[in-house]
Amino acid sequence: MSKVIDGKAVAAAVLEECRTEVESLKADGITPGLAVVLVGEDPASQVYVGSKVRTCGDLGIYSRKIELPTETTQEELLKVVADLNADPAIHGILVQSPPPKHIDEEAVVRALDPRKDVDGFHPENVAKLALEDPTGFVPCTPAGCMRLLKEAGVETSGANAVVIGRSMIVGKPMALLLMARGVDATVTVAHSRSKDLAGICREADILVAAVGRPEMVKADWVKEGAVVIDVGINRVDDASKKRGYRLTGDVAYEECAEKASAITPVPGGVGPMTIAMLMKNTLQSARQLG
Ligand SMILES: Nc1nc(=O)c2c([nH]1)NC[C@@H]1CN(c3ccc(C(=O)N[C@@H](CCC(=O)O)C(=O)O)cc3)C=[N+]21
Repeated sequence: MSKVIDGKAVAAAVLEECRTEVESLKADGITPGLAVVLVGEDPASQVYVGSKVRTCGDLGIYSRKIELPTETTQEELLKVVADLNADPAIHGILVQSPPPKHIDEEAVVRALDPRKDVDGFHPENVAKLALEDPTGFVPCTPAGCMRLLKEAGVETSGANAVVIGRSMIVGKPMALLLMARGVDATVTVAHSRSKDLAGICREADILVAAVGRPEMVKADWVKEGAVVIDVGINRVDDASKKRGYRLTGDVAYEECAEKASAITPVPGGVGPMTIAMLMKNTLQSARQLG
């Protein structure tokens, strides 16, 4: 029987730390500010952006929500980014992903002032993560996963960690964090082309699933006693739910929970941590920029 890692509770604790830091920044004359830019009308994005702005409000962080129509041009979006880069009230800038198809997301990320890139997606921050330079911003979702491992008391040193997925947002930074000095896991990054994916996963003491395929990880992929971190947030049709869908992770939760020593649920696992770590990064930026 496994222990459920309560992401909501850990996120609440992180937000309490943030509350203290907001007070301390304000005592130093700094009001931290976050700008969230949403292009288009993706309903899931609207939910996430709403909860980011709400969390800022709860903590006393100034927030600015910038909603732009789907037809916004690349040039117009770059102008918005340039204005936020120059705005001293704004310490963190987040451009919600994914933007509409005609937007070159990589160019937008490169246009961000790296010192305000609280997502940690700018090449300068990617490099700082690889260099283990703490002045960079660690992407929020993998940072949240690391905090969950810590709070659950998971021994990472010498552990076999397997990350399924190699995205720039989760898989790749997660692998870097797990192999960092002081964390010291032995890391394998697997993906859709990996030979014998199930066999690779069965070697994992720590298994991180970040593929975006609902319930892909089955019980026979999980070693007895492994720790399972489920990064997936998939909407699957469910007529019995009033919203018409339910949220499920990349892990078949019930059957994997039987074998894992600890496991994160979806919802209530990694998702709330992503927002909490975004707040942390915004405060780090406010502290660094002053
Ligand atoms: N530039 C950028 N930065 C992001 O950080 C970013 C993004 N774009 N695009 C989309 C993804 C997704 N994301 C989530 C944040 C919180 C929950 C979350 O709180 N989930 C709740 C449930 C929410 C619900 O009910 O839908 C949970 O898992 O318990 C989920 C997903 C941030 N993202």
